[in-house]
Parts: sequence; C-alpha cells; structure tokens
Amino acid sequence: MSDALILEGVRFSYGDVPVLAGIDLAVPTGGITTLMGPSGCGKSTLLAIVAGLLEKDAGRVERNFERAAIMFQDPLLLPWRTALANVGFALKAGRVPAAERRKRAGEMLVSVGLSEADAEKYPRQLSGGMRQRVALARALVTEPDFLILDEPFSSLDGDLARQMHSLVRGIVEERGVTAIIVTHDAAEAARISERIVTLSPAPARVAGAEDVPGPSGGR
Ligand SMILES: Nc1ncnc2c1ncn2[C@@H]1O[C@H](COP(=O)(O)OP(=O)(O)OP(=O)(O)O)[C@@H](O)[C@H]1O
Repeated sequence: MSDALILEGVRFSYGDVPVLAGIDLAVPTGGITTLMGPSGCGKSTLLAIVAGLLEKDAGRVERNFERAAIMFQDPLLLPWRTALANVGFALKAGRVPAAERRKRAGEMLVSVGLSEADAEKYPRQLSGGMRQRVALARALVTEPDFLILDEPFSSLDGDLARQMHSLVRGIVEERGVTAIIVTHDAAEAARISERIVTLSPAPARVAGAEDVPGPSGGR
C-alpha cells in the first residue's frame, strides 16, 4: 500500500534558530508510527507541519490522506460545554445538523469508554483520564483517516496511559486509520506501533527508523 505521508528534506527554523534540518520520512498507510527523540528536538514542530498548522521553510510534504485530526497532551476542552457538547462542537464546521451532532458525539463518547451520564458532565467534573477520552472522541468524531497525537497520554499514570493506547490501537485496527504518535516511552512505542522513528537532537534529522517485528507491531 502507498505511504500516507511522505516528507523529503523538510526544514524549519523559528526565526534564525534551525529546528528541523532536513527530515526524510515515510509513514505507511494503516497502523501506528511512533516518533521519539530528545526533549526539544522538534517533534511537536514536525507534527504541526504535518497537520498544516506551521508552514515548512523548505522540502516536500506529501499527504495521501483525506482528513487529519490532531490531539495534544493538554485536552483543551471548552470548560463551559459538557463533554457531549465539546465533542459535538467538532462537527459544527462540517454543518452537521444539531440532532445528528448529538447522536454522533454520544456514540463516540461511549466508544471511548465514557458513560451517558459522564457525557453530560462539564470538564471540571471529569478526571484527567476522562478528559483525555473526551479529547480523543472529539478528534475521532470527524472520522479522520490520519490521527496526529502529540504525547496525548503522557500526563496519565501508567495503567491509564496503557488503556488509552490500547483504545487507540483498537481504533487504528477497526477503522483502518493511520496514526503518528509522539511518545517518550520506548517500551510503549515498541508495544503499540509498527514503526519507530527516532529524531536526532535539534536541529533534527531522522536518526533511525525501524519496523517493530511481529504481526500488528508484535503485541
Ligand atoms: N513558537 C516557538 N518559537 C520559538 N521557538 C520555539 C517555538 N516552539 C518551539 N520552539 C523551540 O523549538 C525547539 C523544538 O521544540 P518542539 O516543541 O518541537 O520539540 P519537542 O521535541 O516536541 O520537545 P518535547 O519533547 O520537550 O515536547 C525547542 O528548542 C523549542 O524551545
């Protein structure tokens, strides 16, 4: 199958500080690619370029997907809206009618493990893990075929982070989604992904890319 994402010689500087020094990377369609590298090497910057939130200075970005969704470490929920309304809000730009928005948001919240009662709660009434689930549901409700996750679960404790990773793994397998995930945890990367890409310290290049052995990333 073709690659969902191809980067060639992608360069980026903040002002005169170079951060990406020529990134060459191919992300296969389907499955999870994890992105690792030392703190400050440019992982978030690279994801922002992939998502189209930042414009590269040079190089080529080929996006062979229809719709991307991004999720950050901070769930960034709107505090004055319930979980259901936060998720439904993601569909507003797509002009989905209100009743349909509520239905799809509710179903998505259930599929990430929230109860119907929790769906009616405000972010402050939810635990950190629940808020992350709401953020994941908000990313997924637009039916992306490419998921960009920037350390999405690093604020959660071990068990909860593992649960969330299994959830993402299941979604990737069931829906044929391609995901690229930044993590600092090498064991986690080996457990959940098909491919691990490591960046060098900034200004970053790809220092290594290896396939994780075994079917579905060796789980
Ligand atoms: N908006 C900005 N303006 C200037 N410099 C920035 C900006 N955002 C990030 N940087 C710098 O660019 C470098 C790369 O940052 P980036 O957040 O992409 O790294 P990272 O690998 O994701 O880091 P971490 O693993 O710590 O989250 C860092 O030195 C950071 O301080």
